[in-house]
Amino acid sequence: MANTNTAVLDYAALPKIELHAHLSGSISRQCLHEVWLTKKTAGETDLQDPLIEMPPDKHDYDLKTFFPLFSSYIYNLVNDAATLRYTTLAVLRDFAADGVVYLELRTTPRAMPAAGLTEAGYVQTILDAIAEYEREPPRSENGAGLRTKLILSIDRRHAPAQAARVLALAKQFLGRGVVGIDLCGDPATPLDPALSPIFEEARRVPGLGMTLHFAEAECSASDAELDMLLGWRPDRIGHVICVSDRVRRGIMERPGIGLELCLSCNVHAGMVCGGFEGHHFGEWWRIQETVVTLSTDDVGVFESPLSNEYALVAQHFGLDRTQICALVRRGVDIIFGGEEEKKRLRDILWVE
Ligand SMILES: CNc1ncnc2c1ncn2[C@@H]1O[C@H](COP(=O)(O)O)[C@@H](O)[C@H]1O
Repeated sequence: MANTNTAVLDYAALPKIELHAHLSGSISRQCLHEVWLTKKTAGETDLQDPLIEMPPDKHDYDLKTFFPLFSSYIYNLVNDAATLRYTTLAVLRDFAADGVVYLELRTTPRAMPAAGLTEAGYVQTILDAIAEYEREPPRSENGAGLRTKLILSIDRRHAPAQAARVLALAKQFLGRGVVGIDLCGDPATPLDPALSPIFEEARRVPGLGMTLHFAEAECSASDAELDMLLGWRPDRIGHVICVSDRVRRGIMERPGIGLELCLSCNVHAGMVCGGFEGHHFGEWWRIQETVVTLSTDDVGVFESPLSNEYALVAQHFGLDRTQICALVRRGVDIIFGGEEEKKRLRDILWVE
């Protein structure tokens, strides 16, 4: 489809909101390399250089090779409070430099016993880094400051007790920077129905948003699983790839539900067929009942910043400048950051 209007849109300058970004997956290779160099020089790591482990132009991680990147590599490098602070600050600067003005970063609370950091200490360290960042002068090209909130992730592989601890942390830090809870993790890991009462309880916590990784792969898209997830009444769902007509109708029967769509991640990881043109963004973005927002998922791994995700939908689905601006603005309706933040964003975001 020809598009005449997109050449005039500077996607990096366009103020944007990012609602689906995993902290550990958003750390750039360069930042990981700096961390590695410091640790290597201090004799604190035997790991391979990140630039060798994750070669700069390699983006074709599939679901089998992607998840081990975290448990076998990145988590062994980001393994103390100082590194967590350093990498979080770098992630925030990268999003701001790409014109993101509101970010909901998500992360799985992780104790680092060797470094004396508890799960609560992990969350506090990130919140402190966010507060530190927000004291710095705005860095985005569009001059607007980046505001960041935190979502805590429950991993599909968590035992119920660990998942319950994540919910307890979300309650503890709610109103202090944490705004929501997420279900993430390798879709090949069967979902334990014992996690259900935890999400049902989370749903009853006033002010706590809920977003769920949803139908990422055939193996995590049985009717039983998707019915269970929708039964938790999520505010938003992520990826939304392998959905039957019945589930699609079930989603549309929830007016205002948010769909966090991650084009580059899905295409590079081979989670969808037909390349960018075939991405289900094309099916959903005009549907009025639901709210689509574009997300990077793991920009450190797939190296497509949010500005590029907008350029991609303009290129492959023919959105013009006004439609791109409307797409960004619509996302404001589904943020977890509260009414005051929504007002700030409606003032900042472009209308056309
Ligand atoms: C295909 N996309 C995805 N699908 C499902 N879960 C994903 C993901 N990308 C990242 N994660 C989840 O986020 C963790 C890393 O960030 P944090 O340590 O939490 O900040 C991964 O271990 C995985 O559980």
